[in-house]
Amino acid sequence: MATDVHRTQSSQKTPAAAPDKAPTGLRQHGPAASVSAVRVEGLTRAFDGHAVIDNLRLDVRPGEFVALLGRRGCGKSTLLRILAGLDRDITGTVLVPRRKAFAFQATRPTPWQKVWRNVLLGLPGKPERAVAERVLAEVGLTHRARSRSRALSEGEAQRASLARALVRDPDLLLLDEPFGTLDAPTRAEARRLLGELWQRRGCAVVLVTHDVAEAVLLADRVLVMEEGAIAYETTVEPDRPRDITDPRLTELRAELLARLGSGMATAEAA
Ligand SMILES: Nc1ncnc2c1ncn2[C@@H]1O[C@H](COP(=O)(O)OP(=O)(O)OP(=O)(O)O)[C@@H](O)[C@H]1O
Repeated sequence: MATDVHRTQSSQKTPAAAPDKAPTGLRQHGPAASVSAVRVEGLTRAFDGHAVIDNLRLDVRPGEFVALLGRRGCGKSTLLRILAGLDRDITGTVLVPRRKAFAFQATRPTPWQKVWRNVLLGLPGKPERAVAERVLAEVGLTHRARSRSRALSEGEAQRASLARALVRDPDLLLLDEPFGTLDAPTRAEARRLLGELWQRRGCAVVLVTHDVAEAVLLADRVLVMEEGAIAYETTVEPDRPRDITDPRLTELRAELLARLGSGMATAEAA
């Protein structure tokens, strides 16, 4: 798996290592790098002198599904943007796969264009429509391939966002509250789809969510972020498909909610 390395020792903006320089970081980390999809060490990101990410350490294994919970403003999106390579004004080391994709809530980047064209946006070369159609079929949007993006419902636009990420065939999929705007039934359906896609694709996933039930239903491991670092983590044991009424998940949700604090606004699965 080709790896990008972002490493700085100062807070100066520093570009990621050129692709052919990436092995420098891999050498430094030795064998551990080859068993991680993501390796973050000593990561700090400050805004206006305040460290939002503070000496954070994180490892994600290839193919692992990790959910990231935390109170509002604790730095989850900032971390995801750094993993996506969208923010490089950091100190510390970040190793991520070269092939990675990022999806936020449902977006329609060019609403006037047909859905299949939206899916191919930003891809190098001139990929054929069939490439978009294949991935639209995976997310159940075959019938919408030739619709204008603006005509999509919120749930459909969410699927199109996922298609736009998956068409990059990522080794790492970064999702920032992807289902935040969906109603409960559409959200449950989107969650089921994500679980299936992840099992089929085998890519590592980092999912930021406020929904504790979503985290325990989908993830191999749930992390809780506090004060700019990973303060707590737990492995989710039950086999898939998981049932939210499974007493082990009920216990885990209670544990996580307690950890997050009663004041946190969390969504729970319907
Ligand atoms: N570009 C920026 N300039 C200044 N401050 C920023 C910037 N981006 C984020 N912050 C600050 O960093 C902190 C963390 O923001 P971030 O969006 O990462 O939190 P979050 O955990 O994702 O929050 P939420 O759960 O509400 O989405 C916030 O206090 C935010 O105001």
